[in-house]
Amino acid sequence: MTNTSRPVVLIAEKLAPSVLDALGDGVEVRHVDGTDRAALLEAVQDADALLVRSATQVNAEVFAATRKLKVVARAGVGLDNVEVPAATQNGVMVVNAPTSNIVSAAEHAVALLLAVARQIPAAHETLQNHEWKRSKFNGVELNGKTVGVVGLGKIGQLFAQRIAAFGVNLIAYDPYVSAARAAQLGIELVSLEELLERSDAISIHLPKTPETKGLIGAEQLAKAKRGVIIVNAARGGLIDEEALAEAVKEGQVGGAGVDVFSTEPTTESPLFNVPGIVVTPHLGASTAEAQDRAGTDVAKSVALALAGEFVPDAVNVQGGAVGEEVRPYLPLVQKLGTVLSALSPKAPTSVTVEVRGELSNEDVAVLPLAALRGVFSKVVESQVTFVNAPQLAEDLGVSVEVVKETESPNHRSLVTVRAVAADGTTNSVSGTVSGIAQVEKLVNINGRNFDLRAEGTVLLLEYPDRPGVMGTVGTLLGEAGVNIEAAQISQTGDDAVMVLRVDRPVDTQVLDPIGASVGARTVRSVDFG
Ligand SMILES: NC(=O)c1ccc[n+]([C@@H]2O[C@H](COP(=O)([O-])OP(=O)(O)OC[C@H]3O[C@@H](n4cnc5c(N)ncnc54)[C@H](O)[C@@H]3O)[C@@H](O)[C@H]2O)c1
Ligand SMILES: O=C(O)[C@H](O)COP(=O)(O)O
Repeated sequence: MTNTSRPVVLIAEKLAPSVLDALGDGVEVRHVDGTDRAALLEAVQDADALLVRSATQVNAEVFAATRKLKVVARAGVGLDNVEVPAATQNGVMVVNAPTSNIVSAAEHAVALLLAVARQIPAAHETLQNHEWKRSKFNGVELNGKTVGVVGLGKIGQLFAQRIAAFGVNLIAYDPYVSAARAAQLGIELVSLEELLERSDAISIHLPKTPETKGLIGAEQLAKAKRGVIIVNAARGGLIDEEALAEAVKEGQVGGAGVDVFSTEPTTESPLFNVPGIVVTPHLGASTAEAQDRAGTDVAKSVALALAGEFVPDAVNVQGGAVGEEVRPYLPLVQKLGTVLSALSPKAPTSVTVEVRGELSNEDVAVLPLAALRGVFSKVVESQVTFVNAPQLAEDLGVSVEVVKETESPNHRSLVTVRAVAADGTTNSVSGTVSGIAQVEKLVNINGRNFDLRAEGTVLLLEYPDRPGVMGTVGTLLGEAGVNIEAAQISQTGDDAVMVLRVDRPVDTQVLDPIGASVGARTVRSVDFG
């Protein structure tokens, strides 16, 4: 029997079996062929998470078909098949596994280069045909040659380190890498033009972006050193396929190793059946190790995303990496925002997150996102996530800032979230994470001190102070079957604020008469879930 209460994880491509173990029993796993558009659009409707590789196009049409999708996980590196801005607009987190297959991809590029240089596939084929043709296959040595790397990122660097062992000179083109970093790696940074002119072999390791698409065309190939070997194990479309095939046929390019194609899957390409061109069907990441890593990495990210937690590999969440010290404050700060949304349910004009004490030494850029998730919880109907919180703030005209103070007289670290409403009213709520057990506490609401665990349901009553109010409230709650777990009162002059933590959510039909019976000016209920 299907347990419908478990989140649905939709797997749209073949992933390593390890992904199922890593996902565990807490989710319901469903499968669909991501290249079958109609089936994907139907299946994604009920999905909480969607897992893909490079063959499933996850675009605005897919997001429009979803009802509760929280995360798209790409079990690999390249994200050119996922429309990240559309995901962000829909509050859907996008994660990838950025290091899972980089070694495999680099090794595949090396393999392609050697296969082309020594014509291994063609020589293999002759023997399969029972022909002994030694004189037909005269290769080239790599030793002493210049190898150009286009895109000196993670895979480009791994490729460079590996090919260096063949005694080559390394040059690279990557306008986003500093010459100092390249020098550390023993690589000379040059312009694309110079790389083309000097290289005996070129390996491409770029992401596919509007800037890199078609970077190498007929013009660039014509400028290259005659007889150059070109390897592309990055993405189809970075090199013009017609132009490359022509250049190999003419001898301008000595040979090419190609793993990726502008259209995939494909059984037709100008690059097929051209002597000197070695092709593989997008196998760069197809190793047991890379697939295991990709599967387990994304499964971990999916579990975090489904739990509403911060995901380190998310690509569309502002705030960067979240340190160990900051992590426990994420749920607390969201709760502070939730209290503010109970105090003033309309969107504020500004939100300030003030961080005091030890925490102020950390990178806390992610905390405003957590605060906004709480602040907007009653303002918008759609889910508010780490992903779409900044966009919602912009759409609603809410300015957001972080203030840091090293001084914190009463707590090791203290976070205050302050919201200013359109009419100028300001509400503020402070909290801390206390002790080894990391208990989340509310310690101040609008200048009044409390010390209350931030969990379950909390009721806030503002009323004219007089004897007996606590008794009346307790009795009426008791009659409604609600148990008080903790209670605190803050008095100033004739005014008092009572904060109660109770054992269950209390609806307005119960709460409003209680407020009326004690003459409360405001009665609020905050559910921390
Ligand atoms: N064949 C496969 O199976 C396989 C496997 C993994 C990754 N890939 C592809 O390899 C790509 C690179 O992966 P990575 O992990 O090295 O990424 P990365 O982000 O670490 O590196 C990409 C590098 O390209 C550079 N770059 C970006 N735009 C550029 C431009 N216009 N000109 C020159 N350099 C530019 C960046 O500065 C960066 O250094 C992925 O995007 C993916 O498409 C293919
Ligand atoms: O970008 C990647 O990770 C590689 O191209 C691998 O893609 P794949 O998961 O479809 O093999």
